[in-house]
Amino acid sequence: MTYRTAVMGAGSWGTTFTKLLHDAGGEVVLWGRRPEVVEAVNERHENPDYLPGVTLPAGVRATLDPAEALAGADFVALAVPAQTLRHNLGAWLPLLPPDAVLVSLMKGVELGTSRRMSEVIGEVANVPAERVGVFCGPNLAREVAGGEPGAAVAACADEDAARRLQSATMTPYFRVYTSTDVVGCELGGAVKNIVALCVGMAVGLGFGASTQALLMTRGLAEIARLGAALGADEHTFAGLAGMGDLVGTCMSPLSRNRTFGENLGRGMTLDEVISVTKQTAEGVKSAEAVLELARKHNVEMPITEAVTAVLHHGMPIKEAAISLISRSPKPERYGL
Ligand SMILES: NC(=O)C1=CN([C@@H]2O[C@H](COP(=O)(O)OP(=O)(O)OC[C@H]3O[C@@H](n4cnc5c(N)ncnc54)[C@H](O)[C@@H]3O)[C@@H](O)[C@H]2O)C=CC1
Ligand SMILES: O=C(CO)COP(=O)(O)O
Repeated sequence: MTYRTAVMGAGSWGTTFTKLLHDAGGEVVLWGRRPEVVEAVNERHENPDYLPGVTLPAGVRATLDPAEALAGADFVALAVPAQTLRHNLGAWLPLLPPDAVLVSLMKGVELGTSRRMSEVIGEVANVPAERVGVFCGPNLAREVAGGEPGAAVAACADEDAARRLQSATMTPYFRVYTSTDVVGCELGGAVKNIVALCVGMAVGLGFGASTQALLMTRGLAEIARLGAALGADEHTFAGLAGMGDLVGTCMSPLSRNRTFGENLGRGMTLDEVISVTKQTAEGVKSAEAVLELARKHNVEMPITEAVTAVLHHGMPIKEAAISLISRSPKPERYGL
């Protein structure tokens, strides 16, 4: 069976996901909002702004027209920044095919509402959970676009829809697992960005593998704690969408979130870091939204709290580090 997918958003991940779908043998159209990006994809088979040096297959097609991208799509893959999704999807509503599964590729939580991306999609498009999917895992765009061996999770409350998404995205170099734990997959993807900001700060301060491992491990514990409170399956956090994505992102210099934190740790001001960050580092805005969610559910998230204090309340990084390491002594626990 050949599926048709509209990929909405021609940044680094939308473009890479388009290539993946094409390599998996599907029909795919990429929507981009900037004419020069669409033209470069169609004419030069490249997206120089987001994936310089990666040659896209000649069959990959981009358009500026959302109606052209969305017509007849089985899947609509949403790859815009988490904070603009509500607005973007609202504009595309009249064009959405009635039976399409709407798939979030995004790893963020909405500021102001603390809604996960699947919740925003369900609410804006007024579709049931069975028509909302999530695709996530340790997937650094440049590596996936380069055809390096990789894997991800296709999650949907409707197992059959997850299987269809799996079959639309499996290639000889990329393996996809299914899950019905949408909440767990989304939280793994969104909250690891906040941990990666923190690991980046530690790297920028000159701290080594021991400190980074501490942050990743306790970061995973706080992700699992929030997940448990929100009804996720704790096992999800041991998988690709949890530990996999956390480790991949926190260890990679390609990660925008880790790099953002690293620049801060090296002593750049927040404004300076923002001005050199050309792509979306979702954790920066999502940190506040995740903290809000944690407070609402009475969940302690000390790393998220420290990152939020540094990014949004002017706390010096060294002070945040001291606040984390000097927390009250306790037994080591994982989950709730
Ligand atoms: N880059 C990666 O390795 C991965 C990224 N993701 C997630 O994918 C989502 C998209 O990220 P990337 O493609 O990496 O970001 P990016 O920064 O490379 O591209 C962002 C895209 O969104 C567009 N955009 C920006 N503001 C917009 C607006 N107001 N309306 C519509 N479009 C707008 C940009 O033109 C660009 O095409 C994020 O949630 C990210 O966490 C997930 C897995 C891997
Ligand atoms: O989600 C990602 C890898 O799985 C990409 O991480 P960054 O957004 O930090 O680059």
